[in-house]
Amino acid sequence: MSAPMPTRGRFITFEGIDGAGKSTHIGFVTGLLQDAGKNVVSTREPGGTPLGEKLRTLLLHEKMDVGTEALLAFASRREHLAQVIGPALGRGDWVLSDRFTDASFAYQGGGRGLPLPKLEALEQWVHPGLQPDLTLLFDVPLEVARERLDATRTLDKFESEEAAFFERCRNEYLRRAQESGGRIVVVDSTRSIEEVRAQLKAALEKFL
Ligand SMILES: Nc1ncnc2c1ncn2[C@@H]1O[C@H](COP(=O)(O)OP(=O)(O)OP(=O)(O)O)[C@@H](O)[C@H]1O
Ligand SMILES: Cc1cn([C@H]2C[C@H](O)[C@@H](COP(=O)(O)O)O2)c(=O)[nH]c1=O
Repeated sequence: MSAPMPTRGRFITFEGIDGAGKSTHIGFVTGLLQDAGKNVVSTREPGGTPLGEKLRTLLLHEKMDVGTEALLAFASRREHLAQVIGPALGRGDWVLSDRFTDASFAYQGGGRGLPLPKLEALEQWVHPGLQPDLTLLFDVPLEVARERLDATRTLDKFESEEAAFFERCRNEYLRRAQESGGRIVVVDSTRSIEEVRAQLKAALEKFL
């Protein structure tokens, strides 16, 4: 008799404009899930594979046409799904990804104005039938994100964009959250780290 198939793992993504605070909380969520006995794979986009990390360097540092930007983001995603996300979910692991396709809609769609049907076509091609089980959207006003970024790092191509760009990205994230049927949970990331953790715990409760 063959061994029983593992049940598919869960796929949780972290989103928000640059500086919103999502990366700070991935370790906390990893700990919550591990304490509940889950095997966690933590990864990021663009990136997550050796090829994806090369594409990330291009995306974050080279000027390019918005269509090229979208295609590179989805190329990195395709490799990520083939090499990391798909196999991990197949083993029954829980995958936490710092950004996924919602970021393409927010940045290339909202921020840069690429028509959304083009992104929907890429989404259909690259991951038909797969959506995150839960997306945690870290939401803050632009000024808060900017202050947090300025305090911590040298800015890359996206982080150097003007305020109006981030306003459009944020609005597109919030629009998608409203239309997501509960998949995207908006986290008020202006609150203290302890208060943000409490919101994350509440969002994860039904999965544990
Ligand atoms: N709730 C919070 N209160 C105060 N500071 C915070 C909070 N969350 C994160 N920070 C701080 O804000 C800065 C940016 O956080 P973080 O790197 O997690 O943002 P991010 O959303 O992942 O940004 P990026 O997408 O550009 O990587 C860090 O210095 C972090 O310590
Ligand atoms: C997946 C994805 C990302 N981006 C942008 C968004 C951010 O500015 C960077 C990634 O930086 P982070 O510090 O790791 O958050 O890339 C994008 O424009 N399109 C995408 O699909």
